Amino acid sequence: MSTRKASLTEKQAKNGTSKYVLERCASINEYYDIAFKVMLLGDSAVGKTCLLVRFKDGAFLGGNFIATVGIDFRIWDTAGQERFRSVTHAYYRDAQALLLLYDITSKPSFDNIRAWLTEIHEHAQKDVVIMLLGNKSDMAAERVVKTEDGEKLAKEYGVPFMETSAKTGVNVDLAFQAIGKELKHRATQQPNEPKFQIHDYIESQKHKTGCCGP
Ligand SMILES: Nc1nc2c(ncn2[C@@H]2O[C@H](COP(=O)(O)OP(=O)(O)OP(=O)(O)O)[C@@H](O)[C@H]2O)c(=O)[nH]1
Repeated sequence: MSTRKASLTEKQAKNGTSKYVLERCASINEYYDIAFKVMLLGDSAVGKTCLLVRFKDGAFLGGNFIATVGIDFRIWDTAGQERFRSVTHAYYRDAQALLLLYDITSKPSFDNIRAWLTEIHEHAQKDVVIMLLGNKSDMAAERVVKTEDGEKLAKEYGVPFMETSAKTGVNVDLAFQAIGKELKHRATQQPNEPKFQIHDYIESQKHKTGCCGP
């Protein structure tokens, strides 16, 4: 089952909706015991589509991660523009995980994170896994949002955080892997098994790979 490839089967990028649906070639039920719906959210132009494409062209197509954990992801890339917000809400309800992005070179995109989190709490499942990502970490010269500010906000809301670059690939796989492991543990955890600590996992992997520079 590890030889199957994912393909981007729907693209409406340039008509303003920028929605990709990452879809498996065959019915997931034929191959997987568990399937999760993961969504990318955040203001327009923060890099949601690029992050998904980076992941899909890297670890995802390589197949290792998916094959190892035996989980299929369906990842929904949403439109960041306000006018599509009501459409986006409709998809929150059954998402198991949300990757919420801002752009480290855009203060407004960071300031809007609180509004996004309010919306998420209104529309998403109560136990949805949320991760905050400060994208475009390669653009050091244009940075206007400090790493500490991202960390502080994430801590306030109790969600994991990391800075990513869809351009260089920094932390992209780690973000998806951490989400995948958390979801898998939730779905398969035995009563006496310790809870998966996503924050600890991220910190340990960052240090192991030395992955967190721009
Ligand atoms: N330098 C750099 N540029 C990036 C990165 N990620 C995205 N970009 C650029 O940012 C712009 C917007 O990226 P998209 O991925 O289309 O943004 P989006 O969040 O999907 O935007 P909407 O579809 O409007 O919601 C593009 O010009 C990308 O090339 C990154 O990590 N580093």
